[in-house]
Amino acid sequence: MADRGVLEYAVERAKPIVNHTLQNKPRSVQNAIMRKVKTLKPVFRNKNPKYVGIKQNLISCFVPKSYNLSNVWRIANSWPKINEVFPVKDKSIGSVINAIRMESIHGIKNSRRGTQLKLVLELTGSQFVLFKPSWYAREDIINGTVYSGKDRHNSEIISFHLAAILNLRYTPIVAGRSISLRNNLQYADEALRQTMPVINNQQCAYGFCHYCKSDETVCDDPTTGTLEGAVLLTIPGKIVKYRSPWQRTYKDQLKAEWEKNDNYCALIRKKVQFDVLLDLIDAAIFDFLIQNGDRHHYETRENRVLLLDNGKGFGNPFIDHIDILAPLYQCCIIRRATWERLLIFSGGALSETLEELNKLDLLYPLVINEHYIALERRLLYVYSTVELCKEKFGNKIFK
Ligand SMILES: Nc1ncnc2c1ncn2[C@@H]1O[C@H](COP(=O)(O)OP(=O)(O)OP(=O)(O)O)[C@@H](O)[C@H]1O
Ligand SMILES: [Mn+2]
Repeated sequence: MADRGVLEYAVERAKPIVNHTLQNKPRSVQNAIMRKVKTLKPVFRNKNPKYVGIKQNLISCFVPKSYNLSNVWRIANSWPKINEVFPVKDKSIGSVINAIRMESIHGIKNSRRGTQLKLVLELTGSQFVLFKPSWYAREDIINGTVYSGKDRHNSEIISFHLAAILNLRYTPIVAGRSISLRNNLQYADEALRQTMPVINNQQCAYGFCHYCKSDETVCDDPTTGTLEGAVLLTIPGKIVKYRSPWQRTYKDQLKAEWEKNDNYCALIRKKVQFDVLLDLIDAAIFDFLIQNGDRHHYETRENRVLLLDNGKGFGNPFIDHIDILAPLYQCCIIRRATWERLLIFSGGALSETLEELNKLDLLYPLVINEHYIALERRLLYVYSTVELCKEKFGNKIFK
């Protein structure tokens, strides 16, 4: 993101915590959402027995399984249809997860895409995956703006699980994996190797990218000899990138149109295909739950939105930036299917199911417990927002 430049990190250091970026009128919408939580009916606070079957099914699909190298990549690459990356019910998901975490590395280069350090790994069978390395410890709290900090590899893994629970199957397939930079140095291409110093006897890397700096490295851990990261299976097909209508200005003093205009959604409804708008509202709910405030662009496959780049979630479990929900409260529409799915995971079922999927990952625990608590709190805000819309516009908000 060239237009963001170095500002992102400069702002992060200078500013105290802020959780409201909207002024006056929009702020009152946020206050109403927070007040509404107190009067939500028991259906939003109790468990819905329907979640149990869905949870069991997800676990049986996601549990890592044996696979056949002669067809595992072909299976995974045959799944994507329109923007759906993986199927609803398929036990082979666990085989693919196992393959991306087990198959040996035959080549490593620096990805040229995006602005943060990412490695492209070539696995046995010529399958390419992206590796987003770990920069933070689990208990680290990211302070600053909603888009502060570097990517969180655990956020990419949890996002994949959460998207499956919400039946928004538009994220890449992701698994945690630890790799040894030292043992794989021989597979790194020349350009990457130029950015792989040995520091305190550990093999490190800083790569080349917009935010890559030679004094900000990731390294093999001295005790385990490996570096943690998230492995993302590459989604095949043509992916097109668009500026998000709810993009932030990344400048503290400058508000975007969506932050000033109460009728902003009416403008966007004229510009964006309706299915895509509903996708963006699903994405806003997803981003609010994980607290990703950095979806500056959205990307599509066959004209429908993908949930790519989920590394900026789970930064701070003590803050809820309500304005991530702006697409929902400004448009006051939501897919009926999304709403029904959210209702199935009330009363603690969401974090319970999520944690059970997280447990299947090699890097479990993926987050500290406070993040699960935060997820439940934010789910209540989503319910409140939709309830307020329903009070105002009735059942026509469901699409
Ligand atoms: N799993 C994937 N399959 C296919 N393409 C991908 C995948 N993950 C990322 N990409 C592509 O690579 C680009 C960069 O990835 P990503 O957005 O995660 O990086 P980033 O460094 O956070 O970028 P930015 O600074 O723009 O936010 C994406 O815009 C997308 O086009
Ligand atoms: Mn990003």
